[in-house]
Amino acid sequence: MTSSVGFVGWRGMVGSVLMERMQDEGDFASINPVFFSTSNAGGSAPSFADGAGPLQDAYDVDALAKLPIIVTAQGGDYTKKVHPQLRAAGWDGLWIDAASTLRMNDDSIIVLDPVNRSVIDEGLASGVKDFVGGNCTVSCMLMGLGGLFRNNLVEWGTSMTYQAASGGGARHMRELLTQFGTLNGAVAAELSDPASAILEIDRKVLAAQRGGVDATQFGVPLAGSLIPWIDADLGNGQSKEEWKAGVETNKILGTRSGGSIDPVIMDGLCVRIGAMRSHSQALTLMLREDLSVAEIEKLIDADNEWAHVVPNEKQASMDELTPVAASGTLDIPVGRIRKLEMGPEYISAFTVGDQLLWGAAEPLRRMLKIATGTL
Ligand SMILES: NC(=O)C1=CN([C@@H]2O[C@H](COP(=O)(O)OP(=O)(O)OC[C@H]3O[C@@H](n4cnc5c(N)ncnc54)[C@H](OP(=O)(O)O)[C@@H]3O)[C@@H](O)[C@H]2O)C=CC1
Ligand SMILES: N[C@@H](CC(=O)OP(=O)(O)O)C(=O)O
Repeated sequence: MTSSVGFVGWRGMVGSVLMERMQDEGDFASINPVFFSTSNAGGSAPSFADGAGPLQDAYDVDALAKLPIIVTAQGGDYTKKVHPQLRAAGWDGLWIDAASTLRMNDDSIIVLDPVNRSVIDEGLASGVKDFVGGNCTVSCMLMGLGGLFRNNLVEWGTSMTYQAASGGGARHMRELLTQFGTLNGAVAAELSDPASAILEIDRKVLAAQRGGVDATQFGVPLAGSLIPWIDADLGNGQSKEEWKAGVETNKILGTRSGGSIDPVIMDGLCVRIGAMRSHSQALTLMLREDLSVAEIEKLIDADNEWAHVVPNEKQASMDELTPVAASGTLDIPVGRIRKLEMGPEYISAFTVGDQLLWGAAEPLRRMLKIATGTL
């Protein structure tokens, strides 16, 4: 039977990527979509959804409760407000969500099926109803390095991130580009004159960064700079984004002392850089065994169809291991793999992933397919 599925947040940035992927993969053929809006109830359903009724009010709990499955990329405030009302009203449908709000609840599962399909299947069988996409850096890291984590080979790791503007949302991406434009404009005359002094250009750019760029979204200039803090300050020196690396990695993998995967210690520093939509991360991993680089590469390549090893060579790294190379694709390149001087169990790796695909929309799309029995 075709399942009815409610979509909330479908026109936002994450939601639009989800809709695009669902169209590309023909997913709408096997569901009956019902579209909701927080701002335009009664408006027309999106043009790609042939035959769908008008937009319904995303705050109408009775309308939502008629559906067996709701997929939302509307954001954490929406989840905080509507999810408890629905559950209090006795709704026992599946809630599939991009926001972090419910992620660490005991009765939710973080979805990343190429990595934790068995956790998802066991959850569905035991009556779990809330399925939440993971943090983008954590999901991209586990997609890339799944071959090591899933084989219980990682004792601890650090992840030093280089996160794109898209992690902040569409307005952040626009602001980054506006900032680049402002900086370029400040020195356009000098740039067109090959004889102009580079120190004068540098001085003018710095003056613009310090005084003239719009930084309404990021708070400080990002173009030509970076921001070494992402998400809330937990008050113990760690940012919330850094905290997620440890707790979400372990939850996704279902680690347990004495289980098939032992708990993994993960920590690091999360940094915003001026990339558009792909997050990168430099990893140091301490392995539980002294494996050869060739064995490590084989495990990474074999783990899933999207992770692939980039040879640890200059040209291959420049060509294949960048946000420009990874953006808009489901590929998760993993490179710079080598043994570190600290000892034979210590390795480095560098990985890049599209933050809006495997980092946000794709795990939700696939969870919906699992829930409707088509994956
Ligand atoms: N898992 C992850 O790593 C990530 C998760 N997220 C989560 O997804 C949530 C949504 O993020 P994101 O997609 O960036 O949010 P957006 O701000 O792009 O969209 C959220 C909502 O804003 C409303 N909206 C108002 N004006 C516009 C407009 N001009 N164009 C489009 N939508 C508009 C829409 O609601 P309506 O149609 O009802 O008006 C839309 O659904 C985040 O809050 C976060 O919780 C985000 C990034 C990564
Ligand atoms: N915090 C991420 C994006 C995001 O929305 O993450 P989360 O879903 O964990 O809140 C970033 O800024 O890059």
